[in-house]
Amino acid sequence: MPVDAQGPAGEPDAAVPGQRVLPHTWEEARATAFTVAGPLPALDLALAQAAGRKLAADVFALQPMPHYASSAMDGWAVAGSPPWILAEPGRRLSPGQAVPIVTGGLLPPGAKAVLRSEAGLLSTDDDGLPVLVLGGAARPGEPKNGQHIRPAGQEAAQGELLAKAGTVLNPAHISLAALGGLDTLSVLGRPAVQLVLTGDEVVQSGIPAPGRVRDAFTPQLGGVVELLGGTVVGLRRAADNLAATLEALADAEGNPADVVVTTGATGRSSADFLRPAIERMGGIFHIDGIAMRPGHPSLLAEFPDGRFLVGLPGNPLAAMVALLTVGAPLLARLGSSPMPPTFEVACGSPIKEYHGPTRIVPYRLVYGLASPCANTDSAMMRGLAAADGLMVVPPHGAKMGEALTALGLPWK
Ligand SMILES: Nc1nc2c(c(=O)[nH]1)N[C@H]1C(S)=C(S)[C@@H](COP(=O)(O)OP(=O)(O)OC[C@H]3O[C@@H](n4cnc5c(N)ncnc54)[C@H](O)[C@@H]3O)O[C@H]1N2
Ligand code: MOO
Repeated sequence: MPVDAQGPAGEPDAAVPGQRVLPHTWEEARATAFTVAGPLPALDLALAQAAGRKLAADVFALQPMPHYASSAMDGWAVAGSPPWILAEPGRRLSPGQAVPIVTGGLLPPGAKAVLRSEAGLLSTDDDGLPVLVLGGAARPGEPKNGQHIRPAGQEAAQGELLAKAGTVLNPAHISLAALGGLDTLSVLGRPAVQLVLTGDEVVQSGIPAPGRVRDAFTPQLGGVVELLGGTVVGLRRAADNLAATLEALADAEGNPADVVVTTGATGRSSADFLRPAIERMGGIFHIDGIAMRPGHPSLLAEFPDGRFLVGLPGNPLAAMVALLTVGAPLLARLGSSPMPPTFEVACGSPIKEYHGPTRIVPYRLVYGLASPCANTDSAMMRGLAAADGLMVVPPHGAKMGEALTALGLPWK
Protein backbone atom coordinates (compact mmCIF):
# COMPACT_ATOMS: atom_id res chain seq x y z
CA MET A 1 0.00 0.00 0.00
CA PRO A 2 1.75 3.25 -1.08
CA VAL A 3 2.27 5.88 1.56
CA ASP A 4 2.67 8.63 -1.00
CA ALA A 5 -1.11 8.81 -1.34
CA GLN A 6 -1.21 10.63 1.96
CA GLY A 7 -1.49 14.41 2.25
CA PRO A 8 0.39 16.60 4.72
CA ALA A 9 -2.39 16.55 7.32
CA GLY A 10 -2.64 12.77 7.25
CA GLU A 11 -5.80 12.94 5.12
CA PRO A 12 -6.03 10.81 1.99
CA ASP A 13 -5.25 12.95 -1.05
CA ALA A 14 -7.69 13.57 -3.89
CA ALA A 15 -7.56 10.61 -6.21
CA VAL A 16 -4.98 10.52 -8.97
CA PRO A 17 -5.30 8.12 -11.91
CA GLY A 18 -3.35 4.92 -11.33
CA GLN A 19 -2.61 5.78 -7.70
CA ARG A 20 -4.16 3.94 -4.79
CA VAL A 21 -5.66 5.88 -1.90
CA LEU A 22 -5.31 4.80 1.70
CA PRO A 23 -8.26 3.15 3.38
CA HIS A 24 -10.63 5.68 4.87
CA THR A 25 -12.15 5.55 8.31
CA TRP A 26 -15.92 5.09 8.39
CA GLU A 27 -16.44 8.82 9.02
CA GLU A 28 -13.97 9.82 6.29
CA ALA A 29 -15.63 7.48 3.81
CA ARG A 30 -19.03 9.08 4.44
CA ALA A 31 -17.60 12.58 4.19
CA THR A 32 -15.69 11.76 0.99
CA ALA A 33 -18.75 10.21 -0.65
CA PHE A 34 -20.76 13.33 0.17
CA THR A 35 -18.22 15.95 -0.90
CA VAL A 36 -16.82 14.25 -3.99
CA ALA A 37 -19.91 15.11 -6.05
CA GLY A 38 -22.06 18.18 -6.58
CA PRO A 39 -25.84 18.43 -6.88
CA LEU A 40 -27.18 17.39 -10.29
CA PRO A 41 -28.76 20.24 -12.27
CA ALA A 42 -32.47 20.90 -11.96
CA LEU A 43 -34.69 19.85 -14.87
CA ASP A 44 -38.16 20.63 -16.18
CA LEU A 45 -40.56 17.69 -16.02
CA ALA A 46 -44.06 17.31 -17.42
CA LEU A 47 -46.59 17.38 -14.59
CA ALA A 48 -47.38 13.66 -14.95
CA GLN A 49 -43.71 12.82 -14.29
CA ALA A 50 -43.20 15.18 -11.38
CA ALA A 51 -44.98 13.54 -8.42
CA GLY A 52 -42.53 12.54 -5.71
CA ARG A 53 -39.84 14.91 -6.99
CA LYS A 54 -38.50 17.93 -5.09
CA LEU A 55 -39.27 21.40 -6.45
CA ALA A 56 -36.20 23.34 -7.56
CA ALA A 57 -37.98 26.70 -7.61
CA ASP A 58 -41.05 28.38 -6.15
CA VAL A 59 -44.21 27.81 -8.21
CA PHE A 60 -46.55 30.72 -8.91
CA ALA A 61 -50.05 30.71 -10.40
CA LEU A 62 -49.90 31.70 -14.09
CA GLN A 63 -53.55 32.70 -13.97
CA PRO A 64 -56.17 33.54 -11.32
CA MET A 65 -57.60 30.35 -9.83
CA PRO A 66 -60.30 29.85 -10.92
CA HIS A 67 -59.53 32.00 -13.91
CA TYR A 68 -63.18 33.02 -14.59
CA ALA A 69 -66.25 33.49 -12.41
CA SER A 70 -68.27 30.29 -12.65
CA SER A 71 -71.25 28.49 -11.24
CA ALA A 72 -70.85 26.00 -8.38
CA MET A 73 -74.23 24.39 -9.15
CA ASP A 74 -76.44 23.29 -12.02
CA GLY A 75 -79.38 25.73 -12.32
CA TRP A 76 -79.84 29.30 -13.49
CA ALA A 77 -77.70 32.40 -13.32
CA VAL A 78 -80.06 35.12 -12.10
CA ALA A 79 -80.12 38.90 -11.68
CA GLY A 80 -82.59 40.75 -9.47
CA SER A 81 -85.63 39.24 -7.79
CA PRO A 82 -88.07 36.55 -8.99
CA PRO A 83 -89.94 35.95 -11.17
CA TRP A 84 -87.18 35.94 -13.81
CA ILE A 85 -87.65 36.09 -17.54
CA LEU A 86 -85.39 33.68 -19.41
CA ALA A 87 -82.82 35.66 -21.34
CA GLU A 88 -80.83 34.68 -24.42
CA PRO A 89 -77.57 32.92 -23.47
CA GLY A 90 -74.36 34.90 -23.99
CA ARG A 91 -75.91 38.29 -23.22
CA ARG A 92 -75.50 40.55 -20.17
CA LEU A 93 -78.28 39.81 -17.62
CA SER A 94 -80.50 42.69 -16.56
CA PRO A 95 -82.39 42.65 -13.25
CA GLY A 96 -85.31 40.22 -13.54
CA GLN A 97 -83.53 37.96 -16.04
CA ALA A 98 -82.15 34.42 -15.73
CA VAL A 99 -80.27 32.02 -17.98
CA PRO A 100 -79.63 28.25 -17.55
CA ILE A 101 -76.12 27.38 -16.33
CA VAL A 102 -74.23 24.18 -15.40
CA THR A 103 -71.62 23.57 -12.70
CA GLY A 104 -68.38 25.19 -13.81
CA GLY A 105 -70.21 27.22 -16.48
CA LEU A 106 -69.06 30.73 -17.33
CA LEU A 107 -71.14 33.24 -15.38
CA PRO A 108 -72.73 35.84 -17.69
CA PRO A 109 -72.05 39.50 -16.91
CA GLY A 110 -74.72 41.01 -14.69
CA ALA A 111 -75.48 37.71 -12.89
CA LYS A 112 -75.78 38.17 -9.13
CA ALA A 113 -76.36 34.59 -7.97
CA VAL A 114 -77.01 31.03 -9.12
CA LEU A 115 -80.33 29.39 -8.31
CA ARG A 116 -80.00 25.62 -7.95
CA SER A 117 -82.09 23.59 -10.40
CA GLU A 118 -84.02 22.00 -7.49
CA ALA A 119 -84.84 25.46 -6.08
CA GLY A 120 -86.53 26.87 -9.24
CA LEU A 121 -89.59 26.07 -11.35
CA LEU A 122 -90.30 26.98 -14.95
CA SER A 123 -93.77 28.43 -15.08
CA THR A 124 -95.83 31.01 -17.02
CA ASP A 125 -96.84 34.51 -16.00
CA ASP A 126 -100.30 36.08 -16.26
CA ASP A 127 -99.72 36.73 -19.94
CA GLY A 128 -98.72 33.11 -20.56
CA LEU A 129 -95.03 33.96 -21.07
CA PRO A 130 -92.39 31.53 -19.68
CA VAL A 131 -90.84 32.63 -16.37
CA LEU A 132 -88.62 31.15 -13.68
CA VAL A 133 -89.99 31.22 -10.13
CA LEU A 134 -88.80 29.98 -6.77
CA GLY A 135 -90.10 26.59 -5.84
CA GLY A 136 -89.24 23.00 -5.17
CA ALA A 137 -86.48 22.82 -2.57
CA ALA A 138 -85.80 26.59 -2.38
CA ARG A 139 -84.50 27.57 1.03
CA PRO A 140 -85.60 30.75 2.79
CA GLY A 141 -83.75 33.74 1.34
CA GLU A 142 -82.43 31.80 -1.68
CA PRO A 143 -80.78 32.97 -3.82
CA LYS A 144 -78.63 35.30 -1.75
CA ASN A 145 -76.35 37.70 -3.55
CA GLY A 146 -73.24 35.83 -4.74
CA GLN A 147 -74.67 32.44 -3.79
CA HIS A 148 -73.18 29.43 -5.65
CA ILE A 149 -70.82 31.68 -7.56
CA ARG A 150 -67.11 30.87 -7.61
CA PRO A 151 -65.48 34.25 -8.17
CA ALA A 152 -62.38 34.45 -10.34
CA GLY A 153 -59.21 34.32 -8.23
CA GLN A 154 -61.08 32.90 -5.22
CA GLU A 155 -58.35 30.32 -4.53
CA ALA A 156 -55.34 32.28 -5.71
CA ALA A 157 -54.56 35.47 -7.59
CA GLN A 158 -52.38 35.38 -10.69
CA GLY A 159 -48.74 35.37 -9.51
CA GLU A 160 -49.56 34.02 -6.06
CA LEU A 161 -47.17 31.45 -4.55
CA LEU A 162 -48.57 27.92 -4.87
CA ALA A 163 -45.64 25.81 -3.62
CA LYS A 164 -42.19 26.62 -2.28
CA ALA A 165 -38.85 25.38 -3.61
CA GLY A 166 -37.88 22.21 -1.76
CA THR A 167 -41.45 20.89 -1.55
CA VAL A 168 -41.74 17.16 -2.28
CA LEU A 169 -44.53 17.11 -4.83
CA ASN A 170 -47.59 15.08 -3.91
CA PRO A 171 -50.51 14.40 -6.30
CA ALA A 172 -52.42 17.41 -4.96
CA HIS A 173 -49.48 19.69 -5.80
CA ILE A 174 -49.57 18.33 -9.36
CA SER A 175 -53.29 19.17 -9.68
CA LEU A 176 -52.68 22.58 -8.15
CA ALA A 177 -49.97 23.31 -10.72
CA ALA A 178 -52.29 22.21 -13.55
CA LEU A 179 -55.08 24.46 -12.24
CA GLY A 180 -52.54 27.27 -11.99
CA GLY A 181 -51.88 26.91 -15.72
CA LEU A 182 -48.46 25.22 -15.57
CA ASP A 183 -47.41 22.42 -17.96
CA THR A 184 -44.02 21.61 -16.44
CA LEU A 185 -42.31 21.94 -13.09
CA SER A 186 -38.64 22.54 -12.35
CA VAL A 187 -37.44 19.74 -10.06
CA LEU A 188 -34.09 18.89 -8.49
CA GLY A 189 -32.01 16.30 -10.30
CA ARG A 190 -32.22 12.72 -9.05
CA PRO A 191 -29.28 10.39 -9.75
CA ALA A 192 -29.83 7.69 -12.35
CA VAL A 193 -28.32 4.44 -11.12
CA GLN A 194 -27.15 1.46 -13.15
CA LEU A 195 -26.81 -1.77 -11.15
CA VAL A 196 -24.09 -4.21 -12.18
CA LEU A 197 -24.02 -7.58 -10.42
CA THR A 198 -21.05 -9.92 -10.67
CA GLY A 199 -20.55 -13.53 -9.62
CA ASP A 200 -20.64 -16.58 -11.90
CA GLU A 201 -21.82 -18.62 -8.92
CA VAL A 202 -24.95 -16.52 -8.37
CA VAL A 203 -28.34 -18.05 -9.29
CA GLN A 204 -31.70 -16.29 -9.49
CA SER A 205 -34.15 -18.87 -8.16
CA GLY A 206 -34.63 -22.19 -6.43
CA ILE A 207 -32.26 -24.14 -4.20
CA PRO A 208 -28.67 -23.62 -5.34
CA ALA A 209 -26.19 -26.51 -5.60
CA PRO A 210 -23.14 -26.40 -3.28
CA GLY A 211 -20.74 -23.79 -4.65
CA ARG A 212 -23.64 -21.75 -6.02
CA VAL A 213 -25.44 -19.02 -4.10
CA ARG A 214 -28.85 -17.39 -4.33
CA ASP A 215 -28.74 -13.79 -5.51
CA ALA A 216 -29.34 -11.69 -2.41
CA PHE A 217 -29.26 -8.40 -4.33
CA THR A 218 -31.47 -8.50 -7.43
CA PRO A 219 -34.74 -8.74 -5.45
CA GLN A 220 -34.00 -5.76 -3.20
CA LEU A 221 -30.99 -3.64 -4.11
CA GLY A 222 -32.89 -1.45 -6.58
CA GLY A 223 -35.56 -0.79 -3.97
CA VAL A 224 -33.00 0.38 -1.45
CA VAL A 225 -31.31 2.58 -4.06
CA GLU A 226 -34.70 4.20 -4.73
CA LEU A 227 -35.22 4.74 -0.98
CA LEU A 228 -31.84 6.48 -0.95
CA GLY A 229 -32.97 8.89 -3.67
CA GLY A 230 -31.71 7.14 -6.82
CA THR A 231 -33.66 6.10 -9.89
CA VAL A 232 -32.65 2.67 -11.14
CA VAL A 233 -32.19 2.78 -14.91
CA GLY A 234 -31.00 -0.79 -15.45
CA LEU A 235 -29.59 -3.99 -14.01
CA ARG A 236 -26.81 -5.88 -15.76
CA ARG A 237 -24.96 -9.04 -14.86
CA ALA A 238 -21.27 -9.34 -15.56
CA ALA A 239 -19.53 -12.70 -15.82
CA ASP A 240 -16.31 -12.93 -13.84
CA ASN A 241 -13.94 -11.84 -16.61
CA LEU A 242 -12.47 -8.51 -17.67
CA ALA A 243 -14.25 -8.21 -21.01
CA ALA A 244 -17.68 -8.82 -19.48
CA THR A 245 -16.95 -6.42 -16.63
CA LEU A 246 -15.84 -3.70 -19.05
CA GLU A 247 -18.95 -4.21 -21.14
CA ALA A 248 -21.26 -4.03 -18.11
CA LEU A 249 -19.60 -0.87 -16.82
CA ALA A 250 -19.93 0.98 -20.15
CA ASP A 251 -22.49 3.77 -20.14
CA ALA A 252 -25.81 3.00 -21.81
CA GLU A 253 -26.45 5.14 -24.87
CA GLY A 254 -29.72 7.00 -24.58
CA ASN A 255 -30.10 5.92 -20.95
CA PRO A 256 -27.08 7.40 -19.23
CA ALA A 257 -26.38 6.77 -15.56
CA ASP A 258 -24.92 9.13 -12.99
CA VAL A 259 -23.87 6.29 -10.70
CA VAL A 260 -23.00 2.64 -11.24
CA VAL A 261 -23.52 0.42 -8.20
CA THR A 262 -21.71 -2.89 -8.48
CA THR A 263 -21.80 -5.95 -6.24
CA GLY A 264 -18.93 -8.39 -5.73
CA ALA A 265 -15.51 -8.52 -7.35
CA THR A 266 -14.10 -5.86 -5.00
CA GLY A 267 -11.38 -8.29 -3.85
CA ARG A 268 -7.96 -8.76 -5.35
CA SER A 269 -8.25 -12.41 -6.30
CA SER A 270 -7.80 -13.80 -9.80
CA ALA A 271 -11.62 -13.89 -10.08
CA ASP A 272 -12.13 -10.19 -9.25
CA PHE A 273 -12.08 -7.89 -12.25
CA LEU A 274 -13.63 -4.72 -10.90
CA ARG A 275 -10.43 -2.82 -10.04
CA PRO A 276 -8.66 -3.76 -13.29
CA ALA A 277 -11.74 -2.72 -15.26
CA ILE A 278 -11.97 0.65 -13.50
CA GLU A 279 -8.27 1.24 -14.14
CA ARG A 280 -8.58 0.18 -17.79
CA MET A 281 -11.42 2.70 -18.21
CA GLY A 282 -9.26 5.49 -16.79
CA GLY A 283 -11.24 5.68 -13.54
CA ILE A 284 -9.85 7.19 -10.38
CA PHE A 285 -10.40 5.81 -6.88
CA HIS A 286 -11.79 8.21 -4.30
CA ILE A 287 -12.20 5.38 -1.79
CA ASP A 288 -10.26 2.15 -2.04
CA GLY A 289 -11.05 0.30 1.15
CA ILE A 290 -12.61 1.45 4.41
CA ALA A 291 -11.31 0.64 7.89
CA MET A 292 -14.59 -0.98 8.85
CA ARG A 293 -15.99 -4.45 9.18
CA PRO A 294 -17.96 -5.68 7.35
CA GLY A 295 -17.45 -3.96 4.05
CA HIS A 296 -13.74 -3.15 4.16
CA PRO A 297 -13.11 -3.67 0.40
CA SER A 298 -15.74 -1.08 -0.60
CA LEU A 299 -14.88 1.26 -3.46
CA LEU A 300 -15.84 4.68 -4.73
CA ALA A 301 -14.43 5.53 -8.14
CA GLU A 302 -15.11 8.11 -10.84
CA PHE A 303 -14.89 7.51 -14.58
CA PRO A 304 -13.56 10.13 -17.02
CA ASP A 305 -17.14 10.64 -18.28
CA GLY A 306 -18.16 11.85 -14.79
CA ARG A 307 -20.04 8.74 -13.68
CA PHE A 308 -19.38 7.51 -10.16
CA LEU A 309 -18.98 3.86 -9.27
CA VAL A 310 -19.91 2.53 -5.84
CA GLY A 311 -18.36 -0.92 -5.48
CA LEU A 312 -20.16 -3.04 -2.88
CA PRO A 313 -18.51 -6.23 -1.65
CA GLY A 314 -20.19 -9.53 -2.58
CA ASN A 315 -21.02 -10.61 0.96
CA PRO A 316 -24.65 -9.53 1.49
CA LEU A 317 -24.36 -7.75 4.86
CA ALA A 318 -21.06 -6.16 3.81
CA ALA A 319 -22.78 -4.86 0.67
CA MET A 320 -25.62 -3.24 2.60
CA VAL A 321 -23.21 -1.63 5.09
CA ALA A 322 -21.14 -0.33 2.17
CA LEU A 323 -24.24 1.00 0.40
CA LEU A 324 -25.32 2.91 3.51
CA THR A 325 -21.79 4.17 4.20
CA VAL A 326 -20.79 5.25 0.68
CA GLY A 327 -23.84 5.05 -1.58
CA ALA A 328 -26.24 6.94 0.70
CA PRO A 329 -24.12 10.13 1.06
CA LEU A 330 -23.25 10.14 -2.65
CA LEU A 331 -26.88 9.75 -3.78
CA ALA A 332 -27.98 12.36 -1.23
CA ARG A 333 -25.46 14.88 -2.51
CA LEU A 334 -26.27 14.30 -6.19
CA GLY A 335 -29.96 14.69 -5.34
CA SER A 336 -29.42 17.97 -3.41
CA SER A 337 -30.34 16.33 -0.09
CA PRO A 338 -28.40 16.80 3.14
CA MET A 339 -25.95 14.25 4.46
CA PRO A 340 -27.89 11.28 5.90
CA PRO A 341 -27.82 12.04 9.61
CA THR A 342 -26.24 10.00 12.36
CA PHE A 343 -27.54 9.93 15.90
CA GLU A 344 -26.52 8.42 19.21
CA VAL A 345 -27.72 5.23 20.84
CA ALA A 346 -26.86 3.82 24.26
CA CYS A 347 -25.07 0.52 23.86
CA GLY A 348 -27.20 -2.28 25.32
CA SER A 349 -24.40 -4.70 26.25
CA PRO A 350 -20.65 -4.53 26.77
CA ILE A 351 -18.72 -5.09 23.52
CA LYS A 352 -15.19 -6.45 23.76
CA GLU A 353 -12.11 -4.83 22.24
CA TYR A 354 -11.43 -6.06 18.73
CA HIS A 355 -8.03 -6.14 17.08
CA GLY A 356 -9.14 -4.67 13.82
CA PRO A 357 -11.15 -1.82 12.34
CA THR A 358 -14.35 -0.13 13.43
CA ARG A 359 -17.28 -2.53 13.45
CA ILE A 360 -20.64 -1.60 11.98
CA VAL A 361 -23.11 -3.65 13.96
CA PRO A 362 -26.86 -4.11 13.34
CA TYR A 363 -28.71 -3.44 16.60
CA ARG A 364 -32.19 -3.80 17.98
CA LEU A 365 -33.67 -1.39 20.46
CA VAL A 366 -34.54 -3.28 23.63
CA TYR A 367 -35.98 -1.11 26.42
CA GLY A 368 -34.39 1.90 24.73
CA LEU A 369 -30.90 0.35 24.58
CA ALA A 370 -29.15 -0.69 21.37
CA SER A 371 -28.58 -4.40 21.66
CA PRO A 372 -26.24 -5.99 19.05
CA CYS A 373 -28.14 -8.42 16.83
CA ALA A 374 -27.09 -12.06 16.45
CA ASN A 375 -26.11 -13.43 13.03
CA THR A 376 -24.18 -10.47 11.73
CA ASP A 377 -21.25 -12.11 9.95
CA SER A 378 -20.73 -10.41 6.62
CA ALA A 379 -22.42 -13.20 4.63
CA MET A 380 -25.49 -13.27 6.93
CA MET A 381 -28.71 -11.29 6.74
CA ARG A 382 -30.72 -12.44 9.78
CA GLY A 383 -29.21 -9.76 11.99
CA LEU A 384 -29.93 -6.91 9.60
CA ALA A 385 -33.44 -8.21 8.91
CA ALA A 386 -34.25 -7.85 12.61
CA ALA A 387 -32.35 -4.60 13.11
CA ASP A 388 -33.54 -1.10 13.98
CA GLY A 389 -30.28 0.50 12.83
CA LEU A 390 -26.50 0.19 12.55
CA MET A 391 -24.18 1.23 15.36
CA VAL A 392 -20.57 2.18 14.96
CA VAL A 393 -18.40 0.30 17.45
CA PRO A 394 -14.81 1.52 17.78
CA PRO A 395 -11.96 -1.02 17.94
CA HIS A 396 -11.65 -0.59 21.73
CA GLY A 397 -15.24 -1.84 22.12
CA ALA A 398 -17.96 -0.23 24.18
CA LYS A 399 -19.22 -0.25 27.74
CA MET A 400 -22.82 -1.00 28.65
CA GLY A 401 -24.78 2.26 28.27
CA GLU A 402 -22.00 4.04 26.35
CA ALA A 403 -23.18 6.47 23.66
CA LEU A 404 -22.37 5.17 20.18
CA THR A 405 -22.87 6.78 16.79
CA ALA A 406 -25.68 5.11 14.85
CA LEU A 407 -27.17 5.19 11.37
CA GLY A 408 -30.81 4.62 10.49
CA LEU A 409 -32.00 2.06 7.96
CA PRO A 410 -33.71 3.55 4.91
CA TRP A 411 -36.63 1.12 5.18
CA LYS A 412 -37.36 1.86 8.84
N1 LIG B 1 -7.53 -12.86 0.93
C1 LIG B 1 -8.59 -12.12 1.23
N2 LIG B 1 -9.79 -12.56 0.91
C2 LIG B 1 -10.87 -11.82 1.22
C3 LIG B 1 -10.72 -10.61 1.87
C4 LIG B 1 -9.43 -10.15 2.18
O1 LIG B 1 -9.22 -9.07 2.74
N3 LIG B 1 -8.39 -10.94 1.83
N4 LIG B 1 -11.84 -9.89 2.21
C5 LIG B 1 -13.04 -10.64 2.38
C6 LIG B 1 -14.16 -9.76 2.51
S1 LIG B 1 -14.27 -8.99 3.99
C7 LIG B 1 -15.09 -9.62 1.55
S2 LIG B 1 -16.46 -8.66 1.87
C8 LIG B 1 -15.00 -10.26 0.29
C9 LIG B 1 -15.18 -9.30 -0.86
O2 LIG B 1 -15.46 -10.06 -1.93
P1 LIG B 1 -15.81 -9.49 -3.34
O3 LIG B 1 -16.40 -8.15 -3.25
O4 LIG B 1 -14.65 -9.68 -4.21
O5 LIG B 1 -17.01 -10.40 -3.75
P2 LIG B 1 -16.99 -11.88 -4.33
O6 LIG B 1 -15.68 -12.49 -4.11
O7 LIG B 1 -17.51 -11.79 -5.70
O8 LIG B 1 -18.05 -12.51 -3.38
C10 LIG B 1 -17.86 -12.62 -2.00
C11 LIG B 1 -18.96 -13.48 -1.44
O9 LIG B 1 -20.21 -12.89 -1.70
C12 LIG B 1 -21.05 -13.79 -2.40
N5 LIG B 1 -21.91 -13.06 -3.34
C13 LIG B 1 -21.52 -12.37 -4.41
N6 LIG B 1 -22.60 -11.89 -5.06
C14 LIG B 1 -23.67 -12.29 -4.38
C15 LIG B 1 -25.07 -12.13 -4.56
N7 LIG B 1 -25.59 -11.45 -5.63
N8 LIG B 1 -25.91 -12.69 -3.66
C16 LIG B 1 -25.40 -13.39 -2.61
N9 LIG B 1 -24.10 -13.57 -2.39
C17 LIG B 1 -23.24 -13.05 -3.27
C18 LIG B 1 -20.11 -14.71 -3.13
O10 LIG B 1 -20.69 -15.90 -3.51
C19 LIG B 1 -19.00 -14.86 -2.10
O11 LIG B 1 -19.37 -15.83 -1.14
O12 LIG B 1 -13.78 -10.88 0.09
C20 LIG B 1 -13.30 -11.61 1.23
N10 LIG B 1 -12.12 -12.28 0.88
O1 MOO C 1 -15.44 -6.71 5.06
MO1 MOO C 1 -16.13 -8.11 4.35
O2 MOO C 1 -16.89 -6.83 3.60
O3 MOO C 1 -16.46 -8.27 6.04
O4 MOO C 1 -17.33 -9.21 4.50
